[in-house]
Amino acid sequence: MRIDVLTLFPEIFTHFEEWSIIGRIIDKGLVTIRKINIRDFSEDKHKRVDDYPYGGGPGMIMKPEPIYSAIKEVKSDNSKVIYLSPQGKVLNQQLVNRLSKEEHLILLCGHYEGIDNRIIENYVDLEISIGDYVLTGGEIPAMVLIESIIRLLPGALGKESYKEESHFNGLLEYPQYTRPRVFNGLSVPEVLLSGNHQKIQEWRKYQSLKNTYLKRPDLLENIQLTDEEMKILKKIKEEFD
Ligand SMILES: O=C(N[C@H]1CCCN(c2cc(-c3ccncc3)n[nH]2)C1)c1cc2ccccc2[nH]1
Repeated sequence: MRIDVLTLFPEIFTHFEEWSIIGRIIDKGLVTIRKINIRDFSEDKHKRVDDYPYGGGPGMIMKPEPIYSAIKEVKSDNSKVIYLSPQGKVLNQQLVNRLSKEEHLILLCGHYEGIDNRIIENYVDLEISIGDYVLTGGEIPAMVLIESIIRLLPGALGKESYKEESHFNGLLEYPQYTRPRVFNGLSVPEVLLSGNHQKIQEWRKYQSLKNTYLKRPDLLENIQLTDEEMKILKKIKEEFD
């Protein structure tokens, strides 16, 4: 997979690319990430990339030409142009899974009060939001998107680890514990010390369904539960309603 990040602040991505799992996935050659400085595509002698909004209003808007030139420079037939925006489709694991199958992603990071709408309407394939809040720019959302996608690439993680992670199967994760066995008088659930893998698996499934039902019932609307899971959920509803 190739990812090109169009940004006015490429330096913000330097440590990100070296950080932990991201660096390892890049070192494995599973993804290449390029930072493209939109300012390099300004043909203005002062390298301007923003201007005042037509119709007045606060702040500045990113000019269309430098963005268009940057997209044209990197775009090919199999590219998907994604604009990180508060107005975008809210990211979830299903969308991440879909995007992880793309060959080339071009992530456009806006700044100031936004970008000229002619770019969004004519050259952006998908607007994505990471949540309903306005940030200073699209760079941090771009990092969230990159990490969520590249960890799904074949060979990125240990064999099965991600399949156990919350949201992978649509449910929230079960509670996790580690040593010591008693901490501040608080013990680890006995079943986890039993060595009975069947019982541990059943306990974890119950806890995942309970966590999801109590903390994020909305997620249950989009999941196809097995008959066994439906039975467990019925018990949970009886216990907590
Ligand atoms: O939306 C604004 N700025 C955005 C422009 C696009 C890049 N920025 C951004 C992206 C995001 C974002 C992206 C993805 N998911 C969540 C938030 N938040 N903020 C900053 C904005 C700032 C602003 C200030 C005064 C009046 C109107 C205004 N609009």
